[in-house]
Amino acid sequence: MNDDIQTILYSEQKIQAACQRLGQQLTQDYQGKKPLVICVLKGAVPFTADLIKQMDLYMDIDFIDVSSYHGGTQSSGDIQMVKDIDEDVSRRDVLLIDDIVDTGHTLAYLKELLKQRGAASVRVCMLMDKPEARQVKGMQADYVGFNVPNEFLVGYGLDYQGKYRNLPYVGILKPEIYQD
Ligand SMILES: O=P(O)(O)OC[C@H]1O[C@H](OP(=O)(O)OP(=O)(O)O)[C@H](O)[C@@H]1O
Ligand SMILES: Nc1nc2[nH]cnc2c(=O)[nH]1
Repeated sequence: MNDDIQTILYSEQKIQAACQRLGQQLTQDYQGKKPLVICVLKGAVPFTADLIKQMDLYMDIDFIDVSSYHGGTQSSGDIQMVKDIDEDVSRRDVLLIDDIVDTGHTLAYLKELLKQRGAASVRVCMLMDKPEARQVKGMQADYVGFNVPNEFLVGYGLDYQGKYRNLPYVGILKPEIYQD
């Protein structure tokens, strides 16, 4: 699997340092609150697991699965709910955790959903922000680990055709690996 990678952009060490920095900031910002942390499946699983260990807070954790990348490297822009959360978000301070904001369609859908359900506040923590790819204007995360180049990335949760999520780093695949 490692042989399929052309370039490592963010090493395991850099990612862990980002988790520590973001975790400290979130610990400060949510002091005295008990946020509802929502992990966006499946890509945000490694990031959420590492980040919450750096947050010295009481919290609830839930999971949501929405999908717009149907196997390839392009967002369809058509977001589908695959699995909803179990918790009631009304009057909760929600912290949404995802691995990447790219076109912004997924984030726009999730923010609107949580707002409609009456969350007291919604903040977003992303490991990566790909600003050059944005299609939904104004879609920004409140906490960002790395601003990334406009490339299709894999690893640390990010997949290509279901593979590479378990890499401990983020990188770019060799061109011959892509089938579309
Ligand atoms: O800003 P956008 O262009 O909407 O892209 C961002 C979304 O794409 C990926 O999820 P994906 O839909 O591929 O599902 P997955 O996490 O299960 O791989 C990623 O985890 C984000 O949720
Ligand atoms: N694997 C992967 N999924 C994404 N979803 C949105 N952007 C990306 C990306 O760069 N890589």
